[in-house]
Amino acid sequence: MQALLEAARRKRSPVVVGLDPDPARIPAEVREGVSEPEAVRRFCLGILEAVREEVAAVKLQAACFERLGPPGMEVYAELIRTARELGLPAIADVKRGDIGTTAAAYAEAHLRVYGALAVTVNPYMGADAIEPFLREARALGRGGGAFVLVATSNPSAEAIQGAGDPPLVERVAGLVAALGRPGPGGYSDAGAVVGVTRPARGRRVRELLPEALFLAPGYGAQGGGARDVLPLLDRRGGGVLVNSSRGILYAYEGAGGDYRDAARAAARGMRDELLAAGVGV
Ligand SMILES: O=C(O)c1cc(=O)[nH]c(=O)n1[C@@H]1O[C@H](COP(=O)(O)O)[C@@H](O)[C@H]1O
Repeated sequence: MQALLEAARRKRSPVVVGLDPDPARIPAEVREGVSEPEAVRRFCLGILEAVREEVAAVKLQAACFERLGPPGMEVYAELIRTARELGLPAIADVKRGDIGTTAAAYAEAHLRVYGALAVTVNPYMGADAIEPFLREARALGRGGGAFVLVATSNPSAEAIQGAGDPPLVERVAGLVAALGRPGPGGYSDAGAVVGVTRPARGRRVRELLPEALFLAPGYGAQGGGARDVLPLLDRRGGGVLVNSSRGILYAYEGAGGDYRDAARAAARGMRDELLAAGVGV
């Protein structure tokens, strides 16, 4: 995950912009007279260009491109390419998890063919569902890896992840620790998804994973704020990349004006708020 950290340090920003395009919320002037995939393409390219200096990386929600069919996947591929050219490493949010051979195919697709630096992985099927993603990232040697869902941000997560003794969330954290290999900067290539909406769980996950990079969604639209990130920080006061999707993409709905200006202002405001709260990079 070294490449993600380097991008965060270069930009002095722990912010990840999430590309979760919803055709119905794309401004009318971008949508008019073009197909949905083309509207999504133009909208997302505008966002990338607008926030490139304010954010460390971009996370593409694969579902939002898959739902547009094959043209949507062309757009997905183009956005990953363009993000890289703009100096923004791409995280493919695919949340895949399957038997080893299938996981290897997913890893090849998203890390090698589409060219994302990292992916999100569902650990429910165990170690052999995660390892192929780490193997592929190591073979590519770009400093990427996999973010394993450990403590997710959604309301019903606790009913599953908090069950058992020790709770499932701690077992999964143990799995992440066991599978990851430290990179040159000290951070493991197996990262953890830890929602900012569950700071108490997040604090415990950090105790169990002192060397892991966290991808932390749930900021903004799901109610999380900068102070909720603090329990997730590592002993150096960093190690967390905070994602916001709707809060940046659709900032124009509240602010008015050009969607790109509103997105840039929202990303900058988020970065400043995180840095002021003590979230380091
Ligand atoms: O893996 C993720 O990124 C993820 C994990 C999680 O626990 N919660 C979560 O919201 N996400 C994703 O993060 C994004 C959150 O979007 P916003 O709530 O609009 O910022 C979506 O793409 C979700 O699929």
